[in-house]
Amino acid sequence: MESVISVKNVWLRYGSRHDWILREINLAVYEGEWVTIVGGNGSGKSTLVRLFNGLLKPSLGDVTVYGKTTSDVRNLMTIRQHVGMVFQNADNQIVGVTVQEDTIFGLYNIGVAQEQAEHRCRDVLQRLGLYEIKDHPPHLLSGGEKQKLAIAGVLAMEPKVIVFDECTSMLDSKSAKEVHKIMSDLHNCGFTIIQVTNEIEEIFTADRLVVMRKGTIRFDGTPREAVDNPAVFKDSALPPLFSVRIHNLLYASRNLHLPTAIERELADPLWKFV
Ligand SMILES: Nc1ncnc2c1ncn2[C@@H]1O[C@H](COP(=O)(O)OP(=O)(O)OP(=O)(O)O)[C@@H](O)[C@H]1O
Repeated sequence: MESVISVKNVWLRYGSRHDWILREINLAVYEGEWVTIVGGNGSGKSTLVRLFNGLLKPSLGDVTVYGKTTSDVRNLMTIRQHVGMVFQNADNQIVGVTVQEDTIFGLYNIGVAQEQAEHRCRDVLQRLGLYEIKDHPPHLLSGGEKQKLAIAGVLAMEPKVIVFDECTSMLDSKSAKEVHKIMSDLHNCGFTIIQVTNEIEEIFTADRLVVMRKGTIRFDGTPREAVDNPAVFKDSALPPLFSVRIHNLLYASRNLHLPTAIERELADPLWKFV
């Protein structure tokens, strides 16, 4: 199968620093996959995903998107149309004075004609439930609505891959769930989803989990394989799954004498906690 994004032997250091931030990274992302990237603070997750649309270039190695290298500036416009990015702080992505203007901005920038741009804009605003507030100024929106607006701007560009870099981390839990549901819906519609998160409970919607540590990929497999192997998350600075924490608590308090069946249920890291 042809990969959508291919990262080959990539090393990266920032100009101002001498240490390697990414070391010998090899990764292929395939059409329609949902890949979730986790890892401790400073492990290189955001740096890695910024390679995927050429925001950053590798110091060594190569990154290709649909076969085109990000190191050739002539490819960047096409690559950035294929790979959209949604960041943690939606405020940094908002440029328009109304919801509609903000969504349509990128389309005018790449020369889409007015009628087509308005049509695409209406479609994505309706899809994300923002059409009713299309004339509102973005600064009056809630955090969740702002993040949806950032997604609208990306979706209007009709990308094939969408990277969500910790985009739920500044939201309350209700808005975070709504944004996560949007990711699921987009994945079900065939988009390739790449998500960076520090929310360990969010990993189970992914097809693949990549765990980073100190600029390297420590694990690349299914979420189930990861939670079955406690060593995967060791030193990752991620909090253990809520279900694992409960289990550990119960294990430490054996005098509770809870029925074995419940204890066995809680021992399963895939225990569905809502
Ligand atoms: N523009 C930059 N210039 C110099 N160093 C940087 C720059 N951006 C990030 N770094 C450094 O690179 C390392 C990796 O940062 P990165 O943001 O990729 O990690 P992360 O895993 O996404 O962390 P977090 O979970 O805290 O967001 C950190 O030590 C960080 O300080």
